[in-house]
Amino acid sequence: MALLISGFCLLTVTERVTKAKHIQFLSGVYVPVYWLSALLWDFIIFFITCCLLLGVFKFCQLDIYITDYHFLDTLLIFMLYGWSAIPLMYLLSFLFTRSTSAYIKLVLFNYLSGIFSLLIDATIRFEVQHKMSKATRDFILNLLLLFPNYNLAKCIDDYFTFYQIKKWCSGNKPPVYLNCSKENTAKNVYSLGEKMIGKYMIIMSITGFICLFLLFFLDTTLWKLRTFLSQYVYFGIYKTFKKEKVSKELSGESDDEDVQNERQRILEQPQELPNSAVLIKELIKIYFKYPVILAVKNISVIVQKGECFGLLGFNGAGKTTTFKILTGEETITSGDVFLEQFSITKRLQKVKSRVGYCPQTEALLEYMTGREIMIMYARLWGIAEPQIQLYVNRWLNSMQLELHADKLISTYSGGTKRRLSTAIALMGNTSVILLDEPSTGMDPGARRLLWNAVTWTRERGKAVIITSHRMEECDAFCTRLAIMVQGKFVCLGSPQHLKNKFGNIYILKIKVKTDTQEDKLNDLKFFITLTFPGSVLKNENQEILNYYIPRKDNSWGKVFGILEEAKEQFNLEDYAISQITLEQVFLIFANSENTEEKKKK
Ligand SMILES: Nc1ncnc2c1ncn2[C@@H]1O[C@H](COP(=O)(O)OP(=O)(O)OP(=O)(O)O)[C@@H](O)[C@H]1O
Repeated sequence: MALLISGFCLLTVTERVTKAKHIQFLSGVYVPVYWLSALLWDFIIFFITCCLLLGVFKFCQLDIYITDYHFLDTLLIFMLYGWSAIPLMYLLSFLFTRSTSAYIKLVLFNYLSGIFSLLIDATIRFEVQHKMSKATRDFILNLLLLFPNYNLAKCIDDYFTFYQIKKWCSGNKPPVYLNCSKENTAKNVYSLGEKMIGKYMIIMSITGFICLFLLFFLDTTLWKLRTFLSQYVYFGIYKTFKKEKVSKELSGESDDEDVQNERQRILEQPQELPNSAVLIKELIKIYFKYPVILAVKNISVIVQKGECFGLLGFNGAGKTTTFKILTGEETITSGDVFLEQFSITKRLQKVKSRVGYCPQTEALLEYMTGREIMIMYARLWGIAEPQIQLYVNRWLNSMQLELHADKLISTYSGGTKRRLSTAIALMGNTSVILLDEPSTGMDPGARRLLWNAVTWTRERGKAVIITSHRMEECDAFCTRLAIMVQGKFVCLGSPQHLKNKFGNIYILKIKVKTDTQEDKLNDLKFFITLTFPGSVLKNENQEILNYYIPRKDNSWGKVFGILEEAKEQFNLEDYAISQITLEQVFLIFANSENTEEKKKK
């Protein structure tokens, strides 16, 4: 029983840790539906196993549990045990982050709690009965009722004893030490008296309800409780003791004009901005651990319908935390987020059902095939049954997953899993799509498919928010983007706007002919430095020189003209002048972040 019952924690741990459970909640699954459907399925498995066990009882001639319809009683005992123990396993599974260690530890828990509770029971009843007060004895015995394994063992034991006594008493020569009075043998085994099983069965029934209630509580009300604690208790204390840090780092003021304008626009307007899909208003997220981490430092932004918003930043900038808040996985410390005018702090369920989410790690159920999981999500999104095949095929096709559709997900490569996760995020009937580094591990072909799918989704009026470390990707399909540094937005605008704003330099690439003498090369370098004051030689390799040239006082025409003349003079094979790339804008902030870090140290 310990081996069987502990096995029911395996899926719940895996689905919670991989976030598959979270994605199911986002796809519209209600918390009670999730747990009750899991319980129903596990209960069916448990029922079948118990029927087999009854077969074993029969084979081993344990007739008391089988004959005269007693197998129904035995089955009822087993079922009540399943009703109490399976939800308890679900509840305990929250303590673990790995399914295998959860299984091993819960097997030990079930095994030992069964054995030791019986030993304690026997010791108290027979050995030390007279050495302790009745109140203490009752207290310990009542405490043992918390363990379903103890209740099961007691039911099985007392049931056997009751009918064995009945059997002996109805025989010709009952043993003299037995109390075979009518009063004793005519009792109902389900009554609440001593040596009867009624009490244990009632406790098992109640345990099941309590565990289910706690499960629903953990997945619903606990979030509200954590939000309350975070917003009013921890943050309140933090503000009292770190006034200066809060006013300096969490004020939301920005040196950047665009970031400041966006914030001002949001603060001045009513919450219900008509066309906005996502409205992030003065969002602060602090992880109250040791040391305290200010992950998101008062950011405000609006993402409109039909917009693809890129959230860029270095590792640890706070992008994933922002996504987790948008999907209701993490609580808000201060501020609010509105999805289609529904506040996440007040209407979490409404918000959740509007988000398609591709998390940073794969939230896939690996024991299913790609097609099966997509059919499952299509059903969860409420696609009509006759259209499901067509719908799923279309999304499989959009990410070119047809070849892998009928293979187990556990056999997929990293890039294929990523494609499947993205397809799942995009396929729902949502208004906001959050893609956390969707192209990680994808080959160039798959990346192009992703871009097409995202563009198509955006054009259908959905808002897409994407994080990526690939600048060319964001440049290609983000309508607007923000760069996040240490939890704050440092710039905001369309890719072109940012390149214009921060690109006060040209990139000049010069390739000299292979037979160019050293002296000639030095002359060229001297010429560039003299002609374009403030130019910087960024790097030089294999006859290629890379320069940053200030835009001030240097128009495109002027630079081209000078280089055309220099081509002959300095034996140049070729040259190219380009505008700064998004990646270089990003690196400007990387340098400023490093400088700030050094200053702090
Ligand atoms: N559960 C957590 N508990 C404590 N700190 C956390 C937790 N999750 C994230 N952090 C911290 O919050 C900060 C922001 O992390 P986050 O994962 O949001 O960054 P990111 O921008 O998504 O980084 P990456 O590009 O590496 O994914 C980091 O300093 C991180 O250490």
